[in-house]
Amino acid sequence: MSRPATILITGSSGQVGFELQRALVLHGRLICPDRSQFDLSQPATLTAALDAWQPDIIVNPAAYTAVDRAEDEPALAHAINAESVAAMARWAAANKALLVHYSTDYVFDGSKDDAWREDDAANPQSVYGLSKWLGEQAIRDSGCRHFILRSSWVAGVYGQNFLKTMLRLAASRDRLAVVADQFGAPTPASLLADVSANLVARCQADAGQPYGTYHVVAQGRTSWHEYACFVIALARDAGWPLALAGAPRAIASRDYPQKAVRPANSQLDCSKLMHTFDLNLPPWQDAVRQLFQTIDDARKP
Ligand SMILES: NC(=O)C1=CN([C@@H]2O[C@H](COP(=O)(O)OP(=O)(O)OC[C@H]3O[C@@H](n4cnc5c(N)ncnc54)[C@H](OP(=O)(O)O)[C@@H]3O)[C@@H](O)[C@H]2O)C=CC1
Ligand SMILES: Cc1cn([C@H]2C[C@H](O)[C@@H](COP(=O)(O)OP(=O)(O)O[C@H]3O[C@@H](C)C(=O)[C@@H](O)[C@H]3O)O2)c(=O)[nH]c1=O
Ligand SMILES: [Mg+2]
Repeated sequence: MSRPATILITGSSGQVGFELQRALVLHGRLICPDRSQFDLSQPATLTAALDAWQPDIIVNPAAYTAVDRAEDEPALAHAINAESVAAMARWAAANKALLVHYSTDYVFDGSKDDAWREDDAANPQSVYGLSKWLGEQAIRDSGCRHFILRSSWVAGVYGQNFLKTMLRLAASRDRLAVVADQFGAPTPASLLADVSANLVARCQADAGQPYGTYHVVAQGRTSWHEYACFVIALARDAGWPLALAGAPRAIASRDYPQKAVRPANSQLDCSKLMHTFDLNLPPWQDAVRQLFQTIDDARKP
């Protein structure tokens, strides 16, 4: 019998990292360092830790994800999202490890009319988007076996996200305005983790996989405003006491000034993933309903 794989999961305190600990537990011995043990703001320190742990698989959901704050801290965002990713990719290439990495709709400029495909030209409009794009490119340049899973609007039971923010604001405020001219799809952190585990299992069965970049989002298209309305309606139906009467107001992006520019069209075409691996991705409404159910259940005594 062969020994179990050693799987390093970075960012295990984040939304996706938390779910990965569940999804990958059957696939190997998990090493889940926190940032004091594996600090992506210090790219030069990572190789020594990797040499000590000798992971067969590096799964890297750790990232600098504060999109507006990144505009003021570009060096830190680049260290975490690009330079450290480059260091992990070089180590993976030299040590024949598999690297599973995550990227974002924010690598695109949002100008396309229909959904973005994996090989469409990136044109990031924010520091966060650029840092994630440079991280992707470093992986491709390293020559390591890799999957880059590009997703959007990730929400999990664990961690911070738009869905939870909407529930919190609807509970505490009688007014809420949400942008209605940015389109995309919410994606559960658990879905990303389950797809990751599926790909890892395939690699363990047969190392000759169609590695590369894949889009992974829940299916369909919505706006942040429609998404907010949907979540708040679920909370109202479940009897949550809300300060907000009715639905949030629809506004334009120019009426919600933010430091970083967000893409107008974030829709990601997932047909490459679905066809290559024969996987089914759920409609965003089903995914969000299930996520809300879990959050609602957790509130009940
Ligand atoms: N959230 C989203 O909407 C989307 C996310 N993605 C991508 O998916 C991946 C996972 O995102 P998500 O789970 O939402 O992210 P979170 O923001 O929930 O978690 C980020 C994780 O990274 C860790 N981290 C941050 N800085 C460092 C550091 N210097 N050293 C080590 N660890 C660090 C955090 O640790 P700590 O707890 O110590 O801060 C945390 O565990 C990321 O690559 C992100 O770019 C893609 C599309 C959408
Ligand atoms: C809280 C709030 C947000 N908004 C808008 C701002 C923004 O355009 C949109 C979503 O808000 P967020 O703060 O979640 O946006 P943001 O942090 O940019 O979300 C992004 O995070 C990174 C990590 C990603 O990779 C992306 O896929 C995406 O999920 O809603 C309102 O219109 N009204 C509100 O009250
Ligand atoms: Mg955010």
